[in-house]
Amino acid sequence: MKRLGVVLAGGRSSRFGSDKARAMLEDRPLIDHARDTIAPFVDAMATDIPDHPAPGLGPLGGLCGALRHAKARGFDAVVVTACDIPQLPSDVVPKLIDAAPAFLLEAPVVGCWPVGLADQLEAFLGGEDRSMHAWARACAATGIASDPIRNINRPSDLTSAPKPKPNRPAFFEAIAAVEHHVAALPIETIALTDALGRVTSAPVQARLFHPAADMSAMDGFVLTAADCAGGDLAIGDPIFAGDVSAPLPPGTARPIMTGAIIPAGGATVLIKERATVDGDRLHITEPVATNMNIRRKGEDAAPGDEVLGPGRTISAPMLGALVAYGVETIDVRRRPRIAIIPTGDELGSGIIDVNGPMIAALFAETGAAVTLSAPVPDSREAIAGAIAAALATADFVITTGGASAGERDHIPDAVRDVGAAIHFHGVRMRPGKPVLFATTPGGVPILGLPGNPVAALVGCRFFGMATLRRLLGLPSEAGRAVTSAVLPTNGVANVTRVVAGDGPISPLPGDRPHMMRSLLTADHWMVQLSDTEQATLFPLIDRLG
Ligand SMILES: Nc1nc2c(c(=O)[nH]1)N[C@H]1C(S)=C(S)[C@@H](COP(=O)(O)OP(=O)(O)OC[C@H]3O[C@@H](n4cnc5c(N)ncnc54)[C@H](O)[C@@H]3O)O[C@H]1N2
Ligand code: MOO
Repeated sequence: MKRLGVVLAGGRSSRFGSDKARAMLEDRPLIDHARDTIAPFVDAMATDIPDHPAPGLGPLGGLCGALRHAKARGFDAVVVTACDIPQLPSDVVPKLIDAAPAFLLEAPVVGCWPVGLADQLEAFLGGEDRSMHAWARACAATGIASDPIRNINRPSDLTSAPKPKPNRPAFFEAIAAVEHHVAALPIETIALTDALGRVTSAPVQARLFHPAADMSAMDGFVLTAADCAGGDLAIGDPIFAGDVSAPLPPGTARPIMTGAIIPAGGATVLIKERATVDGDRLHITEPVATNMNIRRKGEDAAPGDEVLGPGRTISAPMLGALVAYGVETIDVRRRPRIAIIPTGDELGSGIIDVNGPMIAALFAETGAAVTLSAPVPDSREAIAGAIAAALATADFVITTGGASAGERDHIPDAVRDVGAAIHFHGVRMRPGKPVLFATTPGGVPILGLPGNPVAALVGCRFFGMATLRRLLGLPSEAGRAVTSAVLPTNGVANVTRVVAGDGPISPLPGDRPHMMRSLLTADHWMVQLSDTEQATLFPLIDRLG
């Protein structure tokens, strides 16, 4: 279900007296607040869509324009709000999406509408009653109840409006949002011998029989079925691996080496240690079972067998097996190109850039192609410029620093400046709270990591790796349920560094987001929600396996 988010900015602002969409609330235009209320739930955002079929038809003209615009671009539904609604309770958009076609009873302009309604709405707009409620009745839309919704009608509402509270997802919701917004990279065909660490994009089939023929599994003598019962056999010429030999006549046994092809007529291999040899004769004193010590052709793999699924990272053992099965080329996801941009005036003037090399190393271990820029100063233009330059080639752009609430924290503005939609800014977790996630109109993910090194690491370990998994077409990571020895009550997801062991697990000492020492001993992260001892354990490094 592909959804387009639309902020209606039309209307005559009659009570407002100026361009309402551009009016400032908390240092940001109203339209930006409105956009942030729906961006987390849609695949792309659009503004400035002309009303249809004509201007001046009220919000339904805007909705009709939005539906046609979305339909023409392959979306399934639109999520609509208005520029004078700077805040929505966090649960209403998911409710509207679930019930679509649906609208908010408290603010009928807010709704979710399937694009299939475009023609019906256009026809409806030819009638007398163009109210949202009449339209909702006509198309049997569901009215969703909510707490009162505040809208900004006059300039004085701007100052009396309570400060918009950010809509921060919970930890696992944020991972789900990342997974929803990132698509897999294109596929390329490469030589199997170059494929170490690459991720399959399609099932892989064996090309050859393995073993290629019936072969001896031991050094010994090959006998015919007739001679298995017993007898005194002539010893023929030995058969070595790679030899192609004539059929074996009854009354003759031939020495055969491990891996040599069983001649036609050969029924069993008697191992050398059990053989009674007397000069050029082999004495079979007691019956020998047939089918002993023979590797059968194709018993491991046959041409066409699906031996490996999509979304598998090629390890050395896998590469070996596929070589054995005659696979020469393989379809994999393109190697992700990841650009890392540390930001902060202080970097290079007294503060060492820890985050840049650390995040670069984290991705280098996954086999991604990583570019680490020199630190960028705390300037909105410089950061937007660096992100835009990175977007020219990167599949994934990561910034560090400048993500929280300080005067020099420009990441959210810089991300908007490059045209990206912010899906979340802030997650109900500690550390890593100010993390930001956005995608460009072309679908390139941008992850804004906080500056504190452990917050940056946690943000990258979870949201960066969730992004990488999606780029590579890998399944989501599943943690392991454990019991924590502590009970946090701070209302957020606590992500602590731990050493995994039997019994309840305790966070290591020195758990503050600037303290690195415990990273030298920790082997896992423990993710624990408040007020419960239940927790989920994840390895310190996601090896994508
Ligand atoms: N009033 C508020 N203050 C802060 C909040 C908040 O919500 N309201 N959030 C806090 C949290 S949580 C974190 S985490 C930090 C993150 O802030 P920023 O992302 O804006 O990061 P900076 O302010 O640029 O830097 C924070 C800290 O990290 C050091 N840093 C930055 N980059 C690097 C680097 N590449 N290598 C090493 N160290 C780095 C920087 O010097 C600062 O010490 O904000 C809290 N404040
Ligand atoms: O993410 Mo911040 O580290 O919570 O201090």
